Amino acid sequence: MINLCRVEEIRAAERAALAAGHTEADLMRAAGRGVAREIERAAGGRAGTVLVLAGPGNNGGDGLVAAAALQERGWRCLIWGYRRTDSGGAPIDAATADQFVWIEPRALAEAARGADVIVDAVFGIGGKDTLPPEVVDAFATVAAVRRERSTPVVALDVPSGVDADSGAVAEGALAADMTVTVGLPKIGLYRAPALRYTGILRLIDIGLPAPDISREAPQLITEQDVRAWLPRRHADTHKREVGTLLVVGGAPTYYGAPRLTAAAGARVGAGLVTLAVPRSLIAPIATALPEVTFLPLPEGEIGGAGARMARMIHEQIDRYQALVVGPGLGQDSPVDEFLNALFRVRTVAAGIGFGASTVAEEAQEFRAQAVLDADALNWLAKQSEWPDRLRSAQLVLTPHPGELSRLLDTEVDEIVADPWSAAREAAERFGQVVVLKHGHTVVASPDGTLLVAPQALPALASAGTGDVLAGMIGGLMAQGVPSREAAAAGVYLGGEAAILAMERVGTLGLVASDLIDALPRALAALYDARWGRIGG
Ligand SMILES: NC(=O)C1=CN([C@@H]2O[C@H](COP(=O)(O)OP(=O)(O)OC[C@H]3O[C@@H](n4cnc5c(N)ncnc54)[C@H](O)[C@@H]3O)[C@@H](O)[C@H]2O)[C@@H](O)CC1
Ligand SMILES: [K+]
Repeated sequence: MINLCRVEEIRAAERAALAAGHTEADLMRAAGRGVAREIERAAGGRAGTVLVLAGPGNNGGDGLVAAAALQERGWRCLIWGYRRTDSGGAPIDAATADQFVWIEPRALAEAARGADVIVDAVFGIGGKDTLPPEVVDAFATVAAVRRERSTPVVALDVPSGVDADSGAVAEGALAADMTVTVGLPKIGLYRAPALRYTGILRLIDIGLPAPDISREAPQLITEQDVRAWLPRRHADTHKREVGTLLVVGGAPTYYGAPRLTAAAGARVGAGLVTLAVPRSLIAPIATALPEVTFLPLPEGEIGGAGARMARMIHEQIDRYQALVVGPGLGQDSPVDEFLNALFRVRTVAAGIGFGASTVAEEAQEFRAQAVLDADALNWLAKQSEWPDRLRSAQLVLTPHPGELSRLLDTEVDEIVADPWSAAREAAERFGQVVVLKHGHTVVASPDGTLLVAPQALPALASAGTGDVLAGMIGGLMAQGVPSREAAAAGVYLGGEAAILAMERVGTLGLVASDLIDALPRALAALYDARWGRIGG
């Protein structure tokens, strides 16, 4: 993890790097070259034409270094300057700078139309809260071309006009498709409204010292974290040892949801996934998911079915390391009865012995590890004092703002206005891990920590993506990953899978099952990276 930093912390880190012997030119060179690498990668290694909008300060300097690095790799570089007419101050050799083509304001539209990539390097963390009119005009020109031609816009460090602390956005700012952040993550980029302007976020290391991890600061979930949290298997293990997951859900009209959850649990590595669903759902699900096993439950309409369903789960619960409860359960009265019975008391047979004629039932607390999603959260919101009653369980709640508003008994608007505080309050009040799915999804824990997803992806606004997330988290918990880390890893993997799926199906075309298809590749990149290296 790495703290999301405020501007003053970034300036302090820069000063520390300079005091440690780096020069400003070193940092700018590292930043510009890193940005160029990200652009090349996004362009699939093909050289083209880049238009750099360069401002007067170090952000503009970084942009010119990036242009120089791209030029060395065969790119043609067009530069539009704001209060800048040359590459003065940027560490670029004169021969390279001589080949830059400087663009007059009236030629900007044509230059933008001829560009394969446009880089916003006008202002960075030294930006003010309004943009100058010339910059607003230039951005409007570029935005029109971006709409017409889908030309990708890359923001350098921050989209110009975004306040890197508060996330406020100046009138006329240019939305980017990718923001390459230099050195340390800026907290404002992860907040609304800035998050609507950043696109995909990439963080490049330029050797700035990161501030110490603190509980108060929101922390970014990084690739290194997730790699370290992933379960490790012994060669002589077997399917029950590497994670057994029970997914409880499904109603006659919702058999897609538990199916997605179970598939995600299996794809994230749980050795055995069992679906506890009404009997009539088994045939349609089994055809699509041959790997899962089933615990057939009685149909919901039959009187008293809820209590019987709960008893069947209790009889099996010790065979599973984690549960996911909720996907597609519905909200009718047998469901309430079922969840009351499942979570309130755990009845165990006592006094069974040879010749014993009576079977007493004893109430026990629900102690299992479980992800509670969707209709299980709606049920929970109707209960009183549940945080105390479920104190011995290890729960991960995965609400969207509407579900969290019911759980906290507050307005959705309040949650959306300050999602991080709402998630923290919920985790503290409930004593459980809370995953709030809004913007950059966050994982809040009762100990006060807040882990923030590296991406906020509009492609994930599609039915069933929440079921997939619940399945990934449950699947990781079943493999022994602690609940907070399982939640954060699930959130991270969901984002990576979405980015991979978007390469194939795009933002609008993405549906939840695309995430499951892409998940093995996202996992392989983290877990089996060594095979990639051996092979290539
Ligand atoms: N200083 C360093 O050591 C490093 C700087 N870096 C880069 O440098 C950036 C910060 O550089 P600077 O501190 O030079 O600041 P900026 O490049 O963000 O902008 C500073 C200049 O633009 C002017 N300006 C900003 N907003 C304006 C507005 N709305 N209207 C009119 N003028 C405006 C400022 O007065 C100043 O002259 C970072 O975002 C990053 O890109 C990084 O590469 C890391 C290392
Ligand atoms: K910028």
